[in-house]
Amino acid sequence: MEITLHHIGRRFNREWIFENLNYTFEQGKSYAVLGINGSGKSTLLQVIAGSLTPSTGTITYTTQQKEIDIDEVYPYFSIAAPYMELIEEFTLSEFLEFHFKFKSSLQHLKPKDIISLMGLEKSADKLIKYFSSGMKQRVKLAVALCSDTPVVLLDEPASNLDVAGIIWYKDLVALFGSNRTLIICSNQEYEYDFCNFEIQLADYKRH
Ligand SMILES: Nc1ncnc2c1ncn2[C@@H]1O[C@H](COP(=O)(O)OP(=O)(O)OP(=O)(O)O)[C@@H](O)[C@H]1O
Repeated sequence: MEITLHHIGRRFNREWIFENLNYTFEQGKSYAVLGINGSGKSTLLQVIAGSLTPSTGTITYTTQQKEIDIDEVYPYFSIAAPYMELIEEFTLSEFLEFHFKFKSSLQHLKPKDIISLMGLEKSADKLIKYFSSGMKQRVKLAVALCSDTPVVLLDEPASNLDVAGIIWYKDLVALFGSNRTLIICSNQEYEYDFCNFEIQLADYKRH
């Protein structure tokens, strides 16, 4: 999917977070959205995902030469972000069964294959509410990257991951990130050093 932002701006009350953002995210390329804390990275990701409306400008979504309406883009996106909650009352197996009723998995991966990919075999039948924050992060990333969608949005992907988890995250991106539009919000270089392009939100601030 190709995503084009035309003069996008977003403000909360009187505060402009970013303005006049013109950018095209191409199919199969990876992008890092960069900026200091509070610069608007998560806000931009939510605008791109259609879950926040821009205050100015428009977005076009195109796949196979067909334009997709913003109200219909949700099935094309997978998102892993700190503000996206897992269903805590489910076990890991139940959660994956539930999620993959609505979205197909890449390469026909089954829940048990995804659990192995996460390295969480021993926790398959544990309630997610009892997972550590790093275990929850692995679940979010694996679910996002293993869902069969052309666009993957990752907000602070390495948050709560230990050193082994960061290596695991990078391997997962190498395995499942190619030929998709990957947009990563970050301020840690190791989270995005493989990306093709960088967008600095500081370039879209009112001076
Ligand atoms: N719902 C909201 N109402 C008012 N202000 C908001 C709202 N959501 C975000 N903001 C403000 O928008 C600005 C950008 O926030 P955002 O979370 O997008 O930044 P960020 O770059 O992702 O930050 P971080 O690196 O800390 O995650 C901040 O000043 C924040 O307070």
